[in-house]
Amino acid sequence: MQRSSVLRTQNVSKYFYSPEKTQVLKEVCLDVKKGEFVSVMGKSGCGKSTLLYILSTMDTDYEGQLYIENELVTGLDAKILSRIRNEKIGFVFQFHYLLNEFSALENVKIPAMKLGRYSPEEIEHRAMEKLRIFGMESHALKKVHQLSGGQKQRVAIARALINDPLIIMGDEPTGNLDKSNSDIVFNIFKELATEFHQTMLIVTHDDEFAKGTDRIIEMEDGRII
Ligand SMILES: Nc1ncnc2c1ncn2[C@@H]1O[C@H](COP(=O)(O)OP(=O)(O)OP(=O)(O)O)[C@@H](O)[C@H]1O
Repeated sequence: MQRSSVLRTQNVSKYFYSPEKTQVLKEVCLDVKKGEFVSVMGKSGCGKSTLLYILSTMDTDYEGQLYIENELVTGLDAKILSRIRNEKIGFVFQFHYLLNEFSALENVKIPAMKLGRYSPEEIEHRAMEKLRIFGMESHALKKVHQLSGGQKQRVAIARALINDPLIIMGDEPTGNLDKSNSDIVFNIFKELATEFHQTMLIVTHDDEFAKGTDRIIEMEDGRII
């Protein structure tokens, strides 16, 4: 059976003016299908993060079209895009961006509170459930600064999953971790793919990580090769 499209671009190009006009993305066409675990690789400066910002609807200044579930999102206004992001996209970055003065549990709850779809009891239940999946239940009430690097990243992944997003996007989620924590985080992504059929698009420099994904998108000088 043909799997449906989750995220698709048509001829996406991006220019920076700094100060001369430079094209950093060149007619990028990609299509991520439901349940696919895709990695994006390429040398430093080839345009991976720039592409990710566009795919995640955070950067709207580009040429070409972006479709989410076959709906054109290019050109939609900022408020609608913000709602789409909150509902459909979970993010995991190299740096965890957790709020240090809050507990692990409180951090995981934040995107669900912003979304306003669930009751406070449901949010609490969902957050604890996500933390439990990643073996973080017993650390739920610890403040972020009391957690190790690998634990913080697990909390960040739990936070990305709280609203059951259509797609998880990651920008080098293992980039800051040592080998053993990298392996733990990779295994979490792998489990999300195999057990939960979570659609994921992850930018990585890590060959081992990329080899474990369903498909590697290789970029060079602003193009997919
Ligand atoms: N705000 C900006 N203004 C001007 N040029 C930029 C800007 N942001 C990125 N660039 C340039 O665009 C190109 C692509 O950058 P990008 O960050 O997407 O690369 P990358 O593949 O993610 O690199 P890395 O692997 O090092 O993170 C680079 O040449 C970079 O210098």
